Amino acid sequence: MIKRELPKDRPNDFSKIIPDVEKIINYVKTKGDEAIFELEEKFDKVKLTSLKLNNIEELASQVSEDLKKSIDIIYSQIYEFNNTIKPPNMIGGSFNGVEYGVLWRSIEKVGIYVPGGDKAYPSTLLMAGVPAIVAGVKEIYVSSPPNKINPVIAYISLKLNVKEVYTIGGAQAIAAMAYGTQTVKKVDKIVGPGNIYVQAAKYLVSSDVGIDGIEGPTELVIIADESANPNNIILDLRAQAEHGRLTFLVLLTTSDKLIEIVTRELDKDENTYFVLKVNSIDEAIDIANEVAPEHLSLQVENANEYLMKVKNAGAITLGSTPPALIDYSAGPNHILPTNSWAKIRGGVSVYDYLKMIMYASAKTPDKKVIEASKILAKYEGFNYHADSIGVRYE
Ligand SMILES: NC(=O)c1ccc[n+]([C@@H]2O[C@H](COP(=O)([O-])OP(=O)(O)OC[C@H]3O[C@@H](n4cnc5c(N)ncnc54)[C@H](O)[C@@H]3O)[C@@H](O)[C@H]2O)c1
Ligand SMILES: N[C@H](CO)Cc1c[nH]c[nH+]1
Ligand SMILES: [Zn+2]
Repeated sequence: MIKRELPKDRPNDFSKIIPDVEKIINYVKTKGDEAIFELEEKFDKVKLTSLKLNNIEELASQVSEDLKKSIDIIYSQIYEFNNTIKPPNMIGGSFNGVEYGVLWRSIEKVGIYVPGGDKAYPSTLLMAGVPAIVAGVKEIYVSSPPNKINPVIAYISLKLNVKEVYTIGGAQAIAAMAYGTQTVKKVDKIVGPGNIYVQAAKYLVSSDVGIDGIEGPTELVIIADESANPNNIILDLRAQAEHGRLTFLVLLTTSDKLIEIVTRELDKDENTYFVLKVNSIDEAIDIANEVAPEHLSLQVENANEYLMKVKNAGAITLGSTPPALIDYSAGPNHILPTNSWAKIRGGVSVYDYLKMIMYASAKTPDKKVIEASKILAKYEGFNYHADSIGVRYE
């Protein structure tokens, strides 16, 4: 179906289900494994006997050579990208006689959620796991709905040296990794995309555990001019529509002809596509900056020029580059912020698994730095702060 105006609320908005998800989280928090067995039966329709995947090696051995080769290629591509952007420690900077620097240290225990309601997402395990390896994370745990755990997820888990794989989906998986249960390890940070229940759960547990932001049902905004290929645009929109009915799919274009072709083709689809005419590409960029979409595709002439005008987007593909290439093998991540979170953060990367520790050493700092500290500390009423500084540099 085609709509010609942007909606007030996005299809992937999860605010309405927060109370339901809160109940799931509290149940897991109080009853642990027992709650999870029950919730898995309710939501995934499986009677589990174990919450752990115990036959990883056997499952992994079923993966074809073709798939193994593809996984290896994609693994290297993501590894190289993250290794290139990995920040170095900075030791021994100084200003006004104060030495300082930063150390980047990896997070110790990470829980990766791999979605798997309608379809399995082994590619997401690569997207979340490889940057963790680049960062040096020692303990990686994985959770994914039981019905969609497959040999490729097992194979990638072995490649990532994952400690444990849990056969748990939805909000109950997030609660389990956030608080720990008899079976599930409590982690320091949860990373990974998922449906509205998964993201609402991440949002709710974020006061107790680190999260990587909100990465809910897929969003794609395409900006296109007369030079764009209508068939490519139809394919790109339908590609992201494959993620389900809650995807948010938008075309902003200056071309009436493009609107006509795309509308004729996509109006019959079950998903909703928002197709808007704009007066200029600059106007489209302004709208995209306000929407802050997960995927932004610039199918315009001089895409590089417009790239510089983008302020808010999870990831951008330029010209005829398909957004689906980022989903698989470009190197940049497909775990990307939705629901406007691209206004404050980007896609998952090595940075999500690192924390910056700053240090300072001041043997002979400039007098003015000491005086400034004492004056401000006293103004704040922190006299011992002022004294503890002053006494050392008299
Ligand atoms: N933004 C991103 O970076 C990104 C990346 C990949 C995928 N995605 C999105 O991830 C999503 C995957 O969704 P999915 O559903 O296939 O898998 P999922 O694993 O996210 O969700 C499945 C789980 O949802 C739970 N659930 C289902 N109905 C429920 C209900 N009524 N109440 C409580 N819990 C319920 C079940 O426990 C089930 O295990 C898609 O929307 C896709 O667009 C986003
Ligand atoms: N488009 C999704 C992110 O919104 C990622 C994905 C995984 N597999 C295929 N696509
Ligand atoms: Zn996709």
